[in-house]
Amino acid sequence: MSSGLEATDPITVVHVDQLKKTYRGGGLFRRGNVHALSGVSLQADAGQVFGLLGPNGAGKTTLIKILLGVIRSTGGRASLFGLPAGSSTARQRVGYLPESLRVDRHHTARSALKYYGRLSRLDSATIARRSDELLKIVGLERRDRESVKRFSKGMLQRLGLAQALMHDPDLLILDEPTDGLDPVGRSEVRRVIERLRDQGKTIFLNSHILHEVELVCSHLAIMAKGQVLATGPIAELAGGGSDSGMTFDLVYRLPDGDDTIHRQTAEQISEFATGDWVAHHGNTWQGRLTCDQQSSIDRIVDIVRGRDGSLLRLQPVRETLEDKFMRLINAAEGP
Ligand SMILES: Nc1ncnc2c1ncn2[C@@H]1O[C@H](COP(=O)(O)OP(=O)(O)OP(=O)(O)O)[C@@H](O)[C@H]1O
Repeated sequence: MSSGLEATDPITVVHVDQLKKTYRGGGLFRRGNVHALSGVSLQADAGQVFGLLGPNGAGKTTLIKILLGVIRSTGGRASLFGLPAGSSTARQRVGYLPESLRVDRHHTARSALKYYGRLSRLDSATIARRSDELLKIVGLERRDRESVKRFSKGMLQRLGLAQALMHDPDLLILDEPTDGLDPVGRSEVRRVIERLRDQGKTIFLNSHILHEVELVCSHLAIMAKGQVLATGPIAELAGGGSDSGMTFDLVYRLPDGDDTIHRQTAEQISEFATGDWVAHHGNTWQGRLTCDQQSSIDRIVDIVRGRDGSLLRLQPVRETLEDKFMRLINAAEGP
């Protein structure tokens, strides 16, 4: 009998449904309540590197804290591996790297891992074996007996990743993993994340740096003001989705004539598109325009032809992830 679950079906690791969190303000009428999450829904499947991207105050840390069971939601649901987020069974399958993990300065990398392994109640043999494996994965195997006092921020962050992995969790939650690192440190941390992804770990990270997310994540949720503005595979989010319309560069030339006709033509075109006229030189006009449907582009072509004009260029412009991110954030945050 079929279980209904095909071998290729993705396994949902993080499932967040209409999640809400209001931090209560004090005083009469509860003035000062902060709606940190206002109905957030997203899903991360096994094997994904899922990025939560948004500006300061978007609600990213609040969401992570709920996933870890550090704070409770005020509405909606969050689960990990189908288990309620925050339950001890879910927590056992999660490794967490906080934004700035403080490793006691008297430690070496190896003694720090021993300490964290004991906190996870691992036996000595497992601690020794996992330490060997992890020091290699994070590229600290040759520096394992050195005092962490001499470690760069990037090395400390890689040690932090090793600590989060000691109990061999299936899901890693990373809070701003490359924040505050120099370019070398950032690329080393990214390489470790890629190695872990290749080993089949699911990674859920938050960041306010688009470039970092773009380099390492396969999937993304863009958040602002406690809401998810867009979510999906990065490759699909970049390049324009259905919400963004069709953007294209248009250059056309009209027959010599009076300027009023040229302006009327441009105005007529603008009725079918949003965007700006970038330049017009004599009877040649150039603009970057967005239409919400193909028929509007057809009308624009008809308008130019109807004036005996020539289309010199009609070229689609792919919206980059950065364009999309900025457009969504600006729309959410208002003027
Ligand atoms: N303990 C708290 N009490 C009251 N308000 C809070 C608390 N923690 C967070 N907030 C507010 O909730 C909103 C979301 O904060 P959160 O820290 O989750 O955002 P973030 O996206 O992680 O931002 P950042 O990148 O700055 O950490 C913000 O307006 C913040 O001021």
